[in-house]
Amino acid sequence: MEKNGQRSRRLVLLPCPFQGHINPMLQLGTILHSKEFSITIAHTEFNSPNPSNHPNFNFLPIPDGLSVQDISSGDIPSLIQRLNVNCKSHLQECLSQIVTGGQQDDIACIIYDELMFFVETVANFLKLPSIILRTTSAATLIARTTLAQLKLEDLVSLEDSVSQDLVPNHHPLRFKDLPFPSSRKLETFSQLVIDMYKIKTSSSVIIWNTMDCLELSSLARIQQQYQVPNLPIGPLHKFGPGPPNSSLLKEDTSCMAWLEKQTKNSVIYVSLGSIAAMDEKELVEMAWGLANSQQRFLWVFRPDSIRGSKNEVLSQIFKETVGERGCIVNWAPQKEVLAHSAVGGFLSHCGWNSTLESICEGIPMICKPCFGDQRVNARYVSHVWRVGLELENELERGEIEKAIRRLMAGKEGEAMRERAKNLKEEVELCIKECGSSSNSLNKLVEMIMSF
Ligand SMILES: O=c1ccn([C@@H]2O[C@H](COP(=O)(O)OP(=O)(O)O[C@H]3O[C@H](CO)[C@@H](O)[C@H](O)[C@H]3O)[C@@H](O)[C@H]2O)c(=O)[nH]1
Repeated sequence: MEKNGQRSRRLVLLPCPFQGHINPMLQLGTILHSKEFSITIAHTEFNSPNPSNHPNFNFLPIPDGLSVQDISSGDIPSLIQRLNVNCKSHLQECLSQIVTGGQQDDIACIIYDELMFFVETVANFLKLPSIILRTTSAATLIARTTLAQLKLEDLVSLEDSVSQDLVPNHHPLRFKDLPFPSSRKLETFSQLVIDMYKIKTSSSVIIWNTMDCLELSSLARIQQQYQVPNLPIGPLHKFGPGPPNSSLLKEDTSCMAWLEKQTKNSVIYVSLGSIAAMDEKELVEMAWGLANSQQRFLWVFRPDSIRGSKNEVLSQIFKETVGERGCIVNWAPQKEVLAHSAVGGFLSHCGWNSTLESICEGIPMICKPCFGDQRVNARYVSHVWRVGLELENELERGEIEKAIRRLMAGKEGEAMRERAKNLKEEVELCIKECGSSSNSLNKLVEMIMSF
């Protein structure tokens, strides 16, 4: 690609193949494309985004060698370890051809998701600069390394994942807020953390999808340990020319027409992201909670989000009790939903993208963390930023209903909504010209130009 007689510089971006990781990486690609870089998305065959939704990007498919069993195991830490082994030689081969073939624009650098750490070795081999994108909160890095260290010293076990005791020196985290993995394999998790968060990295920069106004002290604590700059340039989806549609599932936009008929702040939006699932007991309590709260709701119900028989349970509970008061879809245009004036609350699993998207729209939350970093995020939402409340006994009848009423109808909810509105304004300042994220983005572009 030529621009003003000059060859534009190409960036190769390699996301981790899960929705919550693909979204921020493609958002980053969109921002950097608007800064005149050419973008190539190197992607595994598993969960590849649809290239036709991204006409501005080139796509480079990377064989991943995953078996059907790997994909259906639900053991995400093991699957990620496998990707890091399987993809290395394939990526090296594909990029070598580009680097030595000279048929494309220069590759300025490779930007990779923190979980795809094999890329650093490939970049070193090809003598290409590399940059890491971290897609979780900064507090999560601290909590993950703490949990991995406790595990190495044999000071923590899975039983602690329900303990209310405070973790020493990690206010306000309790042991139950530490990012225990869903696979319950703490050894695999600890190894992954060690591989992912090496203090000595040859990558030149670490990009964060977070911002100073939320996480200044965690970011400062992290920067003390790392030699390379840590640049918080979040929230990525609010920068540049608008986020691309990188959904792996088809969005059901009929819910937008339903929202149009609802009054301001009257709807609670319910979604557990792209991975978390509920068992039948959890499903029953969620359904009764929504039915009995008398609140209007929009519920995202992914086809694979229930372990057990969903349809019977749901139709039994919702028959005649809900009617027009609820709308259920397989997958929603979440950012649009959260930006709609009818939405007044978000019952969320607290994945980092969902948490940021809610904060950016000033929507207070009910936190129902399921695994990993969601536990940390939930604690920060409820006890640091105080823009939400956490479900503690959601399997008891009445608990979800009570939480919905507290958030949507009570004085407490009003105070959280006010704080959420203020936080939204602080985030807006971060991305304005001369705001902290904006400045970090400029620094990033300068650094890439200097490679
Ligand atoms: O109906 C839906 C539901 C979700 N989304 C989008 O899907 C993404 C979901 O991301 P996130 O909220 O982070 O949840 P997960 O999909 O669970 O993300 C994984 O990756 C995140 C980033 O590392 C972690 O914080 C999570 O714990 C991990 O499960 C968000 O951008 C949502 O806007 C939709 O577009 N439509």
